[in-house]
Amino acid sequence: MNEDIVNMHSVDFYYGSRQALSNIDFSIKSGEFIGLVGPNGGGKTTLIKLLLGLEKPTNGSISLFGQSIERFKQKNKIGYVSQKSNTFNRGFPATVEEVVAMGLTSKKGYFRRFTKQDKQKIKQAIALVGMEAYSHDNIGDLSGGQQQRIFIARALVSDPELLILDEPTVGVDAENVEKFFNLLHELNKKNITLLLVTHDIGTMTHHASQVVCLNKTLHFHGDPKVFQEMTDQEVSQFYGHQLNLVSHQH
Ligand SMILES: Nc1ncnc2c1ncn2[C@@H]1O[C@H](COP(=O)(O)OP(=O)(O)OP(=O)(O)O)[C@@H](O)[C@H]1O
Repeated sequence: MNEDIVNMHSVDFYYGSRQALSNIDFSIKSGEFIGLVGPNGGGKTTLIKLLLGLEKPTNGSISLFGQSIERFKQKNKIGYVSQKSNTFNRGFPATVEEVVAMGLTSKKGYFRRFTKQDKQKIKQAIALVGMEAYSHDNIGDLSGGQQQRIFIARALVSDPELLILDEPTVGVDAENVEKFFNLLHELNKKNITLLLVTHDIGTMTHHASQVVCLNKTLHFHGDPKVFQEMTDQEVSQFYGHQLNLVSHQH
């Protein structure tokens, strides 16, 4: 049995008087590929903020890699690709290599010189997402889907064991969504544990090893096939509104 790398126990979270998460018991095992779904405002981003240590639970406890989150210092073990990272300003004056290098500088400080090993890591991360041919291009000149790959490379450059992605396929066309999921699949095979927030339920259930459905509380955590076989009506109960899973493909 693989070890738990994330463990949330009885977690509640409030923004002021508004409760965003209620009594969450949730764990992620090493090697899993978790698809996190739920309606708008269901608490997905909040859950991620808690895992990244950007917010503290109002009640309950969180441990990462077997350590309580308060004592957890190995930040490089967790990579994060945010929702907004694929809307990069076209005029931003940085090459692909420079953007990926930021994944190291943000952990180690901007004024540090890159070692030969760092440069090697940057190259490897770019190769891992299949973007070697664009290393010296300006990030702003790439398509949305290509930029997405570069932001994943930036998150991968510090060798995370857990990669968290918050709705990375928003605004990416169907063909590139499929390529993107194939890339995630490859990363997962290389033993990177994935937590993917997505509204693209149809595509996600074909790739993830577990589905988690969150609408303030956890409504489902299990096999994607079981989730897929649930009727629209059953799933709509968690979502709080009608959802047609079969036609939910962009
Ligand atoms: N900074 C904040 N201050 C107050 N309330 C907030 C804040 N951020 C989120 N909320 C509220 O917390 C709840 C959960 O929001 P959250 O962003 O976690 O949902 P989400 O599942 O990520 O939604 P979406 O799918 O729309 O991105 C919502 O009711 C939201 O309005």
